Amino acid sequence: MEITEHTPLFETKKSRGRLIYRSFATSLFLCICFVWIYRISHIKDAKGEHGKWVWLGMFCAELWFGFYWVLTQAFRWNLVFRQPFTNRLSQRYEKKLPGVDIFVCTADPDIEPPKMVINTVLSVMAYDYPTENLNVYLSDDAGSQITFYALLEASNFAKHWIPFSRKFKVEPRSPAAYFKSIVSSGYSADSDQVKELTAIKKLYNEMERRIEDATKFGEVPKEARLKHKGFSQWDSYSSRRDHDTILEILLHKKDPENSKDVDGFLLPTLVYLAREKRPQYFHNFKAGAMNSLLRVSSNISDGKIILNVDCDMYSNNSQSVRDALCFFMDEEKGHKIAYVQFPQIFENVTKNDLYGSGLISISEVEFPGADGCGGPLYIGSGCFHRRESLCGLKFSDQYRNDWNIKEDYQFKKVSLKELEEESKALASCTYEENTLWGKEMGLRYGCPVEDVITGLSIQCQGWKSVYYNPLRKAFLGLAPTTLPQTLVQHKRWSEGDLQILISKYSPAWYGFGRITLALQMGYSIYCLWAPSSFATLYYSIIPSLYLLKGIPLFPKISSPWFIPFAYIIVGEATYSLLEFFFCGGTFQGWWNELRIWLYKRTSSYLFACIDTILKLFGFSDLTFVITTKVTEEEASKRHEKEIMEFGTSSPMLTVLATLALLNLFCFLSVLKNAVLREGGFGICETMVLQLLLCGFLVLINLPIYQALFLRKDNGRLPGSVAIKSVLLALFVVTFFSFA
Ligand SMILES: O=c1ccn([C@@H]2O[C@H](COP(=O)(O)OP(=O)(O)O[C@H]3O[C@H](CO)[C@@H](O)[C@H](O)[C@H]3O)[C@@H](O)[C@H]2O)c(=O)[nH]1
Ligand SMILES: [Mn+2]
Repeated sequence: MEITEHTPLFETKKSRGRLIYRSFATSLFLCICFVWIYRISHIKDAKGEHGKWVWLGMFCAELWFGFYWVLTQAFRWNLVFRQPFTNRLSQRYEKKLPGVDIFVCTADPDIEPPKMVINTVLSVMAYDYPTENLNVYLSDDAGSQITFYALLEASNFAKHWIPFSRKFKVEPRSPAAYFKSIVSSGYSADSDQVKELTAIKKLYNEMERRIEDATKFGEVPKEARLKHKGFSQWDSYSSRRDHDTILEILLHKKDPENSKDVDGFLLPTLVYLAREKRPQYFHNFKAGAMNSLLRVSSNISDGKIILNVDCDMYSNNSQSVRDALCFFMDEEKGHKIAYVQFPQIFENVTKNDLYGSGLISISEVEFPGADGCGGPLYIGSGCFHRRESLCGLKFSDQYRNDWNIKEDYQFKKVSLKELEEESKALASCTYEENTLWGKEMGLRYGCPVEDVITGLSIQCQGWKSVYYNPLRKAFLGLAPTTLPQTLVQHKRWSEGDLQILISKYSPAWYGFGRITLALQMGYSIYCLWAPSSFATLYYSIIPSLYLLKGIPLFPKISSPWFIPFAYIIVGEATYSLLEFFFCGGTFQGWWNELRIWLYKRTSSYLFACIDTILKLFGFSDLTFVITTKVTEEEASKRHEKEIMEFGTSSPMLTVLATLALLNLFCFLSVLKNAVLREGGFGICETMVLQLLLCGFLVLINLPIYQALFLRKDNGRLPGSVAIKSVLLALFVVTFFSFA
């Protein structure tokens, strides 16, 4: 190996204030121990046979919370922040930059509109990167002609858009987002640019119109269909779940006439792929799509670096490819890095983030923390991979970067047509039979969070990963905008993560000795999301019911045991509020986050647990509910006003409403007793913590009471949920009062 004296291509900084944080965490841990001691030592005081069980339940819940809190410390102990130096990269490697293959995934033209999809495609085609090294693939799991048509339109528009964005250094490079941003920023510039801007905007609007019309009528214009040979591939198409591989290379250097922009420069390669689907073959959702893309792209462009984005996550920063390469190409550390994950930022999150979909404490705190102990999780969209590690190569100390293109590949002399035919075979249903695809190669199958389990197995093979959160956000996507959608998404995630825990790749045992203990603990934070529903449910039901009965479950205000409880409550609340502010959140946002924390645990996670158990016994199949990326107008107005959207009836919402009402009934009846009975307020001395807990639960559930009884709009909770939950809550409360 030659000795290089290069300055590094990236640096890593540690966060400040870690000593303060660590002392605080230690003090909090001491108090947690005191709470445990209190429970064990007071179990004998619990009244009656029942009382002992309830007390034991409290102990278990607190044991869980404490244990879980310890796990969360793994990702808060040692935060690191990365800084790449793209200048150095271009100085040293501008002429030797590796090929980058970008995969965009879409799966349903109804909830992922083709117009949005092609904006994402255009944004990644327009990266500030040598176009001959840039290859973009769109995987369409719906095999939709409209999406294909939209991509065809985009390939033509790119001939104008890419030179335009290069010339004026446009940001962001998604046309729709760019046009929107200049409207809001009151754009003014030299007249040259204004003229060209007007022209390109007109072109865009016309294209958008054609795509929207095609989408609306569900049909591609006849002229377009006759003009392009690609459409004939739909002749044998029978349904979304039953068709041949459809593959079309729309732009490629082998067809230079058609693949140059208006300035005469080569455009990035652009490929449309709808892998073969047959009802009798399971298609493994996004993981299956990604693996087909991996094979097809290896035959067409064989980029050494892979980027995957979801169809809603357009590139917001034209430098991201170069940023990512600084990590991979660093002479000293680069060869150890398998993937570089960027945060997933959501454009449609409102100021106070009603559904906590910004996930800001994950992206601002936990992931830098993960990076400090071996590398972040792979969470799908916005991740750059080294092709070799994604395809199963194990890390070894001898491994070195080699960005040269394989010789046999370079001299491949097939026609474009032959290249298409060859590649189609790689996307067939049977290709993976008796291979290691989905097991040790490519994305791993059998788990609804294919990305996390894949990242874990890559890390277990000795690779490192990097988390990079640039100031100008790299990718912007769409978060769910209603409560039911949010809950369903979190059910998929928590269920997937729980399945990882019990899978072959469990961070608990498979990870042992392969990744650091801190990383094992960190993975467990997410893998244990689902099971934490039980402790939360217990804590949000039992203390309130016992409050109703007048039986204390916590120490009195005058008891010294009260202190650790108070310290934990005040300390944790203050800390989480500060952390939230540090991440750029608001006070109201923190309160909303608390609410969604509770809702996820008492509904999504509960159902995820139930489903996982059912799956274990073979009663339920693997599913993937795709998140809608369109919102109807009324609902979207309410979203902007931050009014919680319920709208449908579902078992999850019934559970939430029942819990909310149960606490309301308990709280009201205790209040009534306090007012009516003499010395009723004594309860404040003996049961203050229970009263506070119940009061907190009532306060945080205000949007549910409104949605049940006060609202008239379509976003309220349907009457059927209201009836069911009132009856259920009344039943529990009455039954309990007399039991
Ligand atoms: O059969 C399928 C199902 C989904 N997708 C695509 O997968 C992506 C993610 O789907 P989405 O419904 O948006 O899920 P999210 O929960 O928003 O996605 C997050 O979580 C997923 C794992 O659950 C990751 O794969 C994503 O990258 C990550 O953004 C979308 O582009 C879909 O088009 C497919 O290609 N084929
Ligand atoms: Mn999504």
